[in-house]
Amino acid sequence: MKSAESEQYELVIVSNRLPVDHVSGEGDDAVWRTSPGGLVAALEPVMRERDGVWIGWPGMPDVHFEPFEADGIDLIPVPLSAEEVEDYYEGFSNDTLWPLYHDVISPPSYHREWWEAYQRVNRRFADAAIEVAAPNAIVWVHDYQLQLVPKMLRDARPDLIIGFFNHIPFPPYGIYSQLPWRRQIVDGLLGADVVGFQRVADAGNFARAVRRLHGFETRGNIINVPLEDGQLEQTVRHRATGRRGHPIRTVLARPFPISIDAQEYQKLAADPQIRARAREIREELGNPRVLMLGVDRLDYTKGIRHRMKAFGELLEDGAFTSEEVALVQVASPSRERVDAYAQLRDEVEIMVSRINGDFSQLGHPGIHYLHQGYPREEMVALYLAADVMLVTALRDGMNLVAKEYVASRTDQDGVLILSEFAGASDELRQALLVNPHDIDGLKSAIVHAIRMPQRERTRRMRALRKRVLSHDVQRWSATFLDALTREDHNDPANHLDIPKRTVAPLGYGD
Ligand SMILES: O=P(O)(O)OC[C@H]1O[C@H](O[C@H]2O[C@H](CO)[C@@H](O)[C@H](O)[C@H]2O)[C@H](O)[C@@H](O)[C@@H]1O
Ligand SMILES: O=c1ccn([C@@H]2O[C@H](COP(=O)(O)OP(=O)(O)O)[C@@H](O)[C@H]2O)c(=O)[nH]1
Repeated sequence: MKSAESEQYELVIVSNRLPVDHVSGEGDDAVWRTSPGGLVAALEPVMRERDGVWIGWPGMPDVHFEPFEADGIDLIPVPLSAEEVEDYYEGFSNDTLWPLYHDVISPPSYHREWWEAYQRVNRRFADAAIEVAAPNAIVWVHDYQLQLVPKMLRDARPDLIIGFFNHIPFPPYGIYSQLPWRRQIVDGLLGADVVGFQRVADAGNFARAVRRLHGFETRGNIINVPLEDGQLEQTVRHRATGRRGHPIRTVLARPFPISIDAQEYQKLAADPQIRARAREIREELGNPRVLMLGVDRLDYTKGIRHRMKAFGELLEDGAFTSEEVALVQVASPSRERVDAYAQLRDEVEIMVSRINGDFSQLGHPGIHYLHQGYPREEMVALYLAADVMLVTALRDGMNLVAKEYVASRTDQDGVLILSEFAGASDELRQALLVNPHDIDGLKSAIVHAIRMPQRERTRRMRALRKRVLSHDVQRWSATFLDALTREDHNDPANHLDIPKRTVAPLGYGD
């Protein structure tokens, strides 16, 4: 248990961002509210049960906040200077690692000063965790911004149980090997006892990177990391003897596909006010025969241009008019100071103007483009209003929007068009799966969705809902923590809970 003097915790969550929004006030008068993301919903009960704390950046540069509590969760803010936001967050995290890990859709930039900042900030997060973790505590580190933290923790505190979950893809070695600091990152991750990924292919890509860079033995999901002199006595968990008779520790690297708080989405979908808002949305749009919806951060990984191209060509072909079919595209502002994002915004907005200029009818623009972020209630109203949900990511770790759409459709209706390059496609097999690079294929899927008979829609949606409702984010966190605290990595309980037919897009898992 936490003791007041020592402020030590049994469970420490570490992520780049704290799960809170700053509501008002400054310094000690600052007021915070937890952001209603799935991760908070999943971890909140576990944190209460195990006496937990969350460490992360409060989202503003150059401000120092003391540890505080929001909605019953203990939070420890890690400060970042304006320069560190530029070099560690916008630079190395979002202009080096993000494009590299998403199939180099946009060219990654490699700058040594960004790498310096990444190391320095990772050290700050690790130190914050080391300070508050009780002996033998669990530390669960999240995402690509903090890949060096597991090794920093292990070196300083071999007593800790260390987990890491990567929310974004892990690229094939042919791409990963571009990274000038590829060894250091792999070594950072190997500091964990369990390294979790979204997809089977991501875990495979990581194991291959370890083999290519270090030549370590791997067996299925298990990586044998040789123990060096001096590490032997300190290593208390997962010690074994390798095939060549040398002492090793094992690291479990396997998929744990993340999910959503499905019950919460069902509840919101049943709310009479939200249902009324859904009807109102359709009316405001002029009651189109078909309403199609896209919801994404304005990110080049999301394939927003590809879906607009397909939609524009269908208008041009006369497949339907802008009065019959409306597309609402929510593109919430994201990472706006990174050049590739600013450029994408220009490209998308030029495209929207061209398509609307060419094909709008008075009172019926083809594309309703919203460069805004919306609260969860409005998202659910949009999901309920939409006949067709378009998720056309060129690469995406999971894509929670796809799962939220399914969980919200308590009426068993609506068609999900889903890119095979999004992690969600491993589980949501009854969606209309598409390759977003194939514009003709995407157009056919849109026409198929629009014409799909009610019975087929219900059959597909029922199967999708079964998967999302039974595999929610609470189950995800429980599965991860079970694997992390299990004595033996060879335990058959470390089985994979992903449909067997899963096939990663060609070229990804090689
Ligand atoms: O913190 P930001 O830079 O504003 O970015 C927002 C988050 O984007 C990424 O989300 C990923 O995680 C989702 C949940 O696992 C997954 O569904 C999605 O496919 C990923 O792209 C990022 O990983 C987070 O760290 C960011 O906070
Ligand atoms: O205006 C918006 C746009 C998006 N979202 C939420 O942002 C998350 C996006 O997660 P996803 O995994 O789809 O993509 P990411 O942005 O994490 O890459 C989902 O929970 C959306 O409901 C939101 O609340 N308001």
